[in-house]
Amino acid sequence: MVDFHQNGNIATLHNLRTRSLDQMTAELESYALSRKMSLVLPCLYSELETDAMPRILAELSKVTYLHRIIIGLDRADENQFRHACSFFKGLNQKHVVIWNDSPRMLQVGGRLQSMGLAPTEPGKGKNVWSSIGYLIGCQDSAVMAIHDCDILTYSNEMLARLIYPVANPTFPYQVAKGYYARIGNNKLNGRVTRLLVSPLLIALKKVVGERDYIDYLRSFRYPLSGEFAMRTSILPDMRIPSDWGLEIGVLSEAWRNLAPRAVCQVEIADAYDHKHQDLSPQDAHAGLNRMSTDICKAIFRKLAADGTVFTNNIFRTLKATYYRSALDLLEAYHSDAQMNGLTLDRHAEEITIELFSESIMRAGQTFLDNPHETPFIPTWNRVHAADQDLIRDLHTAAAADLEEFQ
Ligand SMILES: O=C(O)[C@H](O)COP(=O)(O)O
Repeated sequence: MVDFHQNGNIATLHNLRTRSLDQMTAELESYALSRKMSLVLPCLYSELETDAMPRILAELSKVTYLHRIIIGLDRADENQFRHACSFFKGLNQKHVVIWNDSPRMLQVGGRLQSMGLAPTEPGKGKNVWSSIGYLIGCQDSAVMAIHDCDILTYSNEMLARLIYPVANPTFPYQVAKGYYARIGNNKLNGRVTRLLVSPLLIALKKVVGERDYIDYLRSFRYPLSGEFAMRTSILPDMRIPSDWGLEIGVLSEAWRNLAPRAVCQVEIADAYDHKHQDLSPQDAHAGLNRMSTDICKAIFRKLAADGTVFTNNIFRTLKATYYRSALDLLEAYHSDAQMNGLTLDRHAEEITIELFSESIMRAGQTFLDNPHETPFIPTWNRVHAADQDLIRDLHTAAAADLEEFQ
């Protein structure tokens, strides 16, 4: 989508279609001589069996500027770990598959638990956190990128564009967040981003007033994208949530720890499609039902930590304001879809909005009932202060698993 609009809060780096991937790759190769770049892939074993993963592997194999790829493998048994190791042998780069459920890794997790520093729930946040710990232990990369493993429309241009803003040593950015339009099967996707996050931020502004944090989050064109790149110097002090609040959590940490001019968003693809989760209206602990609640909690907690007072009445008003804002945006999405020859099921979207308004109330209630709940995983600096051998032992465990089962 060609435009060159800047919102004034964070820099937006567009794809103006004026530069080839080859040129950008050549430049990245020259940066890679002095600053090593690593890629973290949080991966479920089941994702290896999808159409997305072979394509991602084939595209990554063409990448010449990556120093290392760290694959955090979740929900795999021993045989599946062996299979994953042979699957990733197709990569041309140095890489490691970390079997997060191995007895050795569980032992490392048990040590964290005994110190009260273990992630409280399994999931992508924990996977990313462990991979970051591994990367910190490598002590050799200046830049890190991360992306999901369910991207059906993956091309290595996505990675080049994602990593470029933090790899270029003349740029001031420490964090780059990817953005794109989520379109697939002739449909406008991205239900949580479009129908929850965008109208919720509009509603929050109306209900709790001007907040720099709300303006900051509103600046991102796709705040829930799983694609970001960072300079590794910021990793040891980063606190990330273990639940679905991961993406918002990373943006919030960048807001807390960095100056606005150190954060940018970058257009990485024309269109993006991925695995779609169910709405799960009957189960608040699954699918988009759970995801939307976790995201609301992450935003409420951050605002509270920034001095915003929340009460039952505020959440009730927020729900009503959100509902109106979401319906207004739905009108815009519908026109946009129709004009572009895409379909949009208005009835399904209105049901989704109703469900998300319940998620806002549920998240609000949880926040009021447990104001001290801290679902954040401790920073690696904190872990290191408590146990100076842990990162080394994490490496030893991962290497021993590879040695034994690869
Ligand atoms: O980004 C989002 O909004 C959520 O991941 C849901 O995406 P989907 O509607 O494309 O499945």
